[in-house]
Amino acid sequence: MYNENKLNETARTGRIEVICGSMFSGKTEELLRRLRRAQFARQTVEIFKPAIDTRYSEEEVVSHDKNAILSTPVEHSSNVLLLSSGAEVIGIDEAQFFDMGLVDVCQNLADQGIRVIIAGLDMDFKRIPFGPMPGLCAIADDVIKVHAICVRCGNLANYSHRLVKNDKQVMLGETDEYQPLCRKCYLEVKSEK
Ligand SMILES: Nc1ncnc2c1ncn2[C@@H]1O[C@H](COP(=O)(O)OP(=O)(O)O)[C@@H](O)[C@H]1O
Ligand SMILES: Cc1cn([C@H]2C[C@H](O)[C@@H](COP(=O)(O)O)O2)c(=O)[nH]c1=O
Ligand SMILES: [Zn+2]
Repeated sequence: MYNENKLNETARTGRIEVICGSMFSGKTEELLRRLRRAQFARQTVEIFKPAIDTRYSEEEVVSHDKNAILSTPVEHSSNVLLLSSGAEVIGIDEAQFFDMGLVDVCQNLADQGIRVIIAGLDMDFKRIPFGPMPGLCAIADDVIKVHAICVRCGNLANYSHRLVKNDKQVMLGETDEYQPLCRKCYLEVKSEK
C-alpha cells in the first residue's frame, strides 16, 4: 500500500502520479484505491481508459480481482483534455495504450491544478518501454513501481512474459496469455525457446 503521508494525497494542488509495473502487479488496485479515497474527500473525480481495452468491461476500469469503477473509454489523449473540465482528480488506466500526446495532456492538466493519477505497464513483453509511459514517468511528481509475484519462483516479478506466439506489441490478454516473471525466470524461459 502506498504511503499517503509522503503524497499528502488530499492536497488540492496540480500534480502527476504514476503507478507502473508488470501485469498482475496491482497497478489498477492502487489506482482504484487512490481514486476512491479522493471520492471520500468529496473531490470531483473523472476516470479514463483507452477504448481498445475491452477485456473485462467496455465502460469500467476493472482489476484482476474484479474490483471496478465507472470510467469513460476514449480513443485519443485529446479526448481526456476535452472531457476533464470541472475535475479535481483524474485517473487514467492502461496508459501504455495511449498515443504519445498523453504526456503533454497530463502536464497541461496538472498545470491547471488537477491531480492526475496514471496506471500503466512500464514495459511490453519484450521489455521495451511501452508507449507514453517513459515520458509520463519523466514528468511525474511521484512514481511508484509495483511488483507481481513471479509464478515460477515466488520472487518479485518485473516482467510480463507472453505465453502465446504473437509478435505484435498490443495484444490484450490475461493469465492464458501472460505470466509475471522475475529477471532470472524470464531469462530462463527465453533461453528454453
Ligand atoms: N502472480 C501474481 N502476483 C501478484 N498478484 C497476482 C498474481 N496473479 C494474480 N494476481 C492478482 O492480481 C491482483 C492485482 O490486479 P491488478 O490491480 O488488476 O493488477 P495490474 O493492474 O497491475 O495488472 C492481485 O491483487 C492478485 O489478486
Ligand atoms: C505485456 C503486454 C501486455 N499487453 C496487454 C495485456 C493486457 O490486456 C494489458 C495489461 O493489463 P494489466 O492491467 O497491466 O494486467 O496489456 C499488451 O498489449 N502487450 C504487451 O506486451
Ligand atoms: Zn522467478
